[in-house]
Amino acid sequence: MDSSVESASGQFELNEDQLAIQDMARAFAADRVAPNALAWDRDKHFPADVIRETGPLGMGGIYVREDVGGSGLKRLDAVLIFEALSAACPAFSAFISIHNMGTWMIDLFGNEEQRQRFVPRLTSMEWLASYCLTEPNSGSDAAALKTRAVRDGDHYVLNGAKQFISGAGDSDVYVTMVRTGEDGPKGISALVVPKDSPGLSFGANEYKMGWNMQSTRQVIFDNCRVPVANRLGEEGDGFRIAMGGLDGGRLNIAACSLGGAQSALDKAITYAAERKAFGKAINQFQALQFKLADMETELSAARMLLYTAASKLDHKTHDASKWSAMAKRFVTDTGFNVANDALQIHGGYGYLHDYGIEKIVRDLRVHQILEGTNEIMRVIIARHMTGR
Ligand SMILES: CC(C)(COP(=O)(O)OP(=O)(O)OC[C@H]1O[C@@H](n2cnc3c(N)ncnc32)[C@H](O)[C@@H]1OP(=O)(O)O)[C@@H](O)C(=O)NCCC(=O)NCCSC(=O)C1=CCCCC1
Repeated sequence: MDSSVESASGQFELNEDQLAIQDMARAFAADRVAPNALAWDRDKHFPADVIRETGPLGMGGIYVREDVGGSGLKRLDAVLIFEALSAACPAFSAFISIHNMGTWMIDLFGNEEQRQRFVPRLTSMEWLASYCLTEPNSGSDAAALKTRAVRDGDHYVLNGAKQFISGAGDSDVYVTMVRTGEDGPKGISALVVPKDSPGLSFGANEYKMGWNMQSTRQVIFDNCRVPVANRLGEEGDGFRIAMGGLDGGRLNIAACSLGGAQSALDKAITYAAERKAFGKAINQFQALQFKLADMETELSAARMLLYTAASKLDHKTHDASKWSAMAKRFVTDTGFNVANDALQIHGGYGYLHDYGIEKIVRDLRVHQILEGTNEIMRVIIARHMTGR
């Protein structure tokens, strides 16, 4: 039977550099993440030390320019890394993705002074980054955000709150979308808010279904003062910057689903070969063989779509946002279904924490909701198809 290593690389003809990147991420995941992932989930422990170990390996700014410490790699390379890390823990991988989103946004949209001030300490992972768009009363309708930033000399004064922020309280910088002008997308600006900003605080850690190794809190601005020098681009550029970050973030999240689901499928293949019922291994029953065949087929199709979408973003094609949305929608739905089927194949054991399957299902469920719900992905795809 194919191993996931052979099938993942054979289908898309990865080059030697890409295979080496994949090997490096797989080795780190197996050595530093997999042995701890269940305990981090159970104890709700944020492993900042292990996260920071990925900096020297080049994972702090995977597709960030090299002059500020980035690895200067492609989106497809990043997808390979997030897929590999997710085989050990999708939530760990997702946090590295969030950090990369924030770091890339400052690298791309920041001025030279901002790039030099923030990015080297983010690519090295001395600092960690979070992304703040969603608010208590605006999620899918992101342009309705209300957190207000009012100019006061060379500072903005922020009031409002961000909701469901991954890494809140643990991260050192918060790339935050605020309203500096009119209602709607054109009144939004992007600010880099350092953790020690006066007037910044964090809510209680949310009790969640999955993603337990990273904190999820409100980020609260109470007359929070942020230098105007921390604004990315001009006033009014924030929505475009936020959406640009999400085009790549959605690919990364899809990769997290893919890696988690592949790991669940690999576990199911092993379990089905070992578990006996009615006198033979359960993988000898056609009902189970058909299920495995469908899981393999659907995951392979998901991988092809994701790698193609990443390649489109690398080449900045006019339809890259649509492909990113298609990949996010399809891969996260497929990944969840495959992981859930893998749990079913494990029977009652799949429901036990120690088998590691139920954690994958719990972690992957949220990927169908965050970074834009899969319903919003359909809106984006259809708008591209219909000219709106
Ligand atoms: C797609 C969407 C529903 C669109 O909205 P509207 O209709 O209000 O805006 P519309 O009229 O489409 O556009 C306004 C301007 O914006 C430009 N632009 C749009 N996309 C892009 C893009 N991809 N790149 C560049 N510019 C873009 C657009 O051209 C327009 O500018 P223009 O007027 O032409 O000058 C958008 O709101 C969205 O997507 N929601 C999901 C939010 C959502 O995804 N959260 C996720 C929060 S983060 C999250 O969940 C995380 C979880 C864990 C980890 C980290 C993050």
